[in-house]
Amino acid sequence: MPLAAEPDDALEEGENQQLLLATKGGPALEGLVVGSYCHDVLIRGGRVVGETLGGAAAFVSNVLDAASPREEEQEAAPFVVVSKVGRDFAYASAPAPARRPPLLCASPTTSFHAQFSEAAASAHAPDRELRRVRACDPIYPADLPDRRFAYGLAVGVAGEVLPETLERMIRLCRAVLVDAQALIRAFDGDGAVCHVSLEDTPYARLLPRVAFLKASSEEAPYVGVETARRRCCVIVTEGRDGCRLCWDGGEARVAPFPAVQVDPTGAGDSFLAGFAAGLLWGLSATDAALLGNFFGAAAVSQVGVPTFHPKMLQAVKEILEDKTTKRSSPCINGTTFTLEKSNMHDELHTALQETVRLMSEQQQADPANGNGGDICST
Ligand SMILES: Nc1ncnc2c1ncn2[C@@H]1O[C@H](COP(=O)(O)OP(=O)(O)OP(=O)(O)O)[C@@H](O)[C@H]1O
Ligand SMILES: O[C@H]1[C@H](O)[C@@H](O)[C@H](O)[C@@H](O)[C@H]1O
Repeated sequence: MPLAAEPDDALEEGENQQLLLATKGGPALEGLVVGSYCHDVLIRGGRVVGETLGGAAAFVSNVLDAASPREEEQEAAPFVVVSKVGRDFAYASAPAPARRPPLLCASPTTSFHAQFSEAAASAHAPDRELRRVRACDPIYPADLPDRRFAYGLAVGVAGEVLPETLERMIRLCRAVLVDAQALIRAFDGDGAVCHVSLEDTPYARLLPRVAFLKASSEEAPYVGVETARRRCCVIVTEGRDGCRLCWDGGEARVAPFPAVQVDPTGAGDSFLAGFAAGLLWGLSATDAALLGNFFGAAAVSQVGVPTFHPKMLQAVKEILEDKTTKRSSPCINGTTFTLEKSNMHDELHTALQETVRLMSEQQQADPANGNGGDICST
């Protein structure tokens, strides 16, 4: 694993401009994912019921690798992950960190304890209490590569994406998508995750330069959707109810896909990556949110970072190839986005739903393709 850079965010405005003007190449439509991998310990009734690789970057990489369009000759989807872990990192050989290794720090890997409630989770009530028990170093602007990217995903879990780091992402990337959890999480003396109002953070002034801000329904009140939607497109995810998009002058609700939830961890991360992949395929934002809902539903059906069946991925790819305009002009490559539903939105939903149905039939026929346990019920 490469060693982390020393903190150094003192790039002058002029230097940043030069960086933008110099076309240092990189494959077309390359993405930049910023946020650390972490350890997740899942606890129910005082008992550890799972220990898994976590961190939004792990879930996001998994979905981007599975769903973003790529040229025949590209072995992996073109994106870079900037993540930090300590020497205690337990998942260096798991697919996501092995493919895109994190920076190694002297501090320990960020770790969360997720305490699952005994009561059945409702669609919007928090289904787990999160406590950060260890925190790795923040990601500094100097940790980001010195080149331009088509898109960036700011997906911190423990405050590691500093305001100056987000600002540098905005300078480097043509479009930046942000998970609100990277901006509004705070931690009490015991490490319990709480939220602060986005308006009271240094991130608020950056919102007009962000393309999409995703928040869960629990986070939405802290984001202040009515104010934020005047600055960028806000997506509120609503668990098993799907999601809604709100922008200045419009909004849309996007239907969910059926899932048997066994572990809600990573649903929002997988949603955001599915959404980004949809934009890369050339879908409008409201249509891309269908792909977000699809991968959010797939994430809750397995414990930890999910494994996708190759047949499912092939079916999704065929649907997207059939339904999307040619990827030479994807929305994410342009300066403006189409936000509204297209006239093939319902067809796309039906086709993806059919894939869910076929996969669950196949899973019932072959329980070896099972989900590896259930964290949500006793
Ligand atoms: N039980 C479910 N059934 C179907 N789809 C789901 C379910 N839970 C989540 N999803 C999908 O995943 C998306 C994100 O879920 P959710 O709103 O729970 O995000 P989150 O709270 O940010 O998740 P997390 O913090 O656990 O990553 C939803 O918008 C929905 O599309
Ligand atoms: O692995 C998970 C995941 O990335 C979640 O999105 C985040 O809410 C948790 O903090 C993290 O432990």
